Amino acid sequence: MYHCVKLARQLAMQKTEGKTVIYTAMGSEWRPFGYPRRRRPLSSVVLDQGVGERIVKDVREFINNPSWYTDRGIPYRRGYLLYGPPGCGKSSFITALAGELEYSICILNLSERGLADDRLNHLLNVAPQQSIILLEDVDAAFVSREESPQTNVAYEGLNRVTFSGLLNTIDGVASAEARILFMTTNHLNRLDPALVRPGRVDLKEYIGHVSPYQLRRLFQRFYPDSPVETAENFAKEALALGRPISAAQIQGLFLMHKHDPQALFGHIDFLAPTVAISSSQSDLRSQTRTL
Ligand SMILES: Nc1ncnc2c1ncn2[C@@H]1O[C@H](COP(=O)(O)OP(=O)(O)OP(=O)(O)O)[C@@H](O)[C@H]1O
Repeated sequence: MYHCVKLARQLAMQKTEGKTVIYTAMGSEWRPFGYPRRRRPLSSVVLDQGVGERIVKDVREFINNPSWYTDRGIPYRRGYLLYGPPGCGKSSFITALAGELEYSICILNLSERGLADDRLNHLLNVAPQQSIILLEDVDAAFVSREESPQTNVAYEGLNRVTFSGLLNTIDGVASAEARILFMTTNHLNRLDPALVRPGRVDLKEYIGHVSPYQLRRLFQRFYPDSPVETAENFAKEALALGRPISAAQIQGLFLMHKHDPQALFGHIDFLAPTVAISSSQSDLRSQTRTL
């Protein structure tokens, strides 16, 4: 009997070795979503200089120092918020981070119908060991109470997660092992300050449109045999468009010219306009900091 269990465990481990298991919520439990995916290397998600490194350093420090928390009676959890425009790498980075840490990832959408406070609370407390919990697009479920009192009331119905329910759940998440909670949003300014205060969100980072640094790195990663000057030229031409560009758009352009980097120079204007960065969004950059 013991051998059967051991064998089953070994087989299960072989199946997920080098892979990231993604869980989604089914009723009151977490179920693997699809087959485990091959780990995405962290280096394949190119964020602006220092951003990825800052997050990885913070998470590792957290995971490696449980006694710092227990000695001080502080719940052993850490909250992260990645904010910024769509297609710039928030979800990709978190998935790659999970792979890097050999963690799985539990994804929950708070706007999901039928997700009420008690279920949310239960799910966050029974998340598999060694997993990152990811609450995506938190702004879609909640907006600042000051900004829109009506919307908040609309969510206070049955079978909905209430704002206070979410806060209580985050505060109540307790675990002997590291509990890592990531939230993402496209609109930081729509979030209630109570949600993003330290203890709930300990580190927030802006993941924005591509910088010259990212343009060069993305080009070099995609076309490793091209000379450095070609990457420089690409960055210059893309920036000369004078539009905010997401990494997803860059990826799209590269995919159209997989084997011929020279050819893409004639099609850089494919990087169609995205929503212009509003002044409030650019203000957000300066808010990027450890709380
Ligand atoms: N910084 C990046 N480096 C490499 N690839 C990226 C980056 N950002 C986005 N991509 C690519 O673009 C696609 C969309 O990225 P992703 O879903 O991570 O964006 P997001 O910021 O989470 O968007 P949303 O806010 O819409 O959820 C993915 O295929 C991903 O590989």
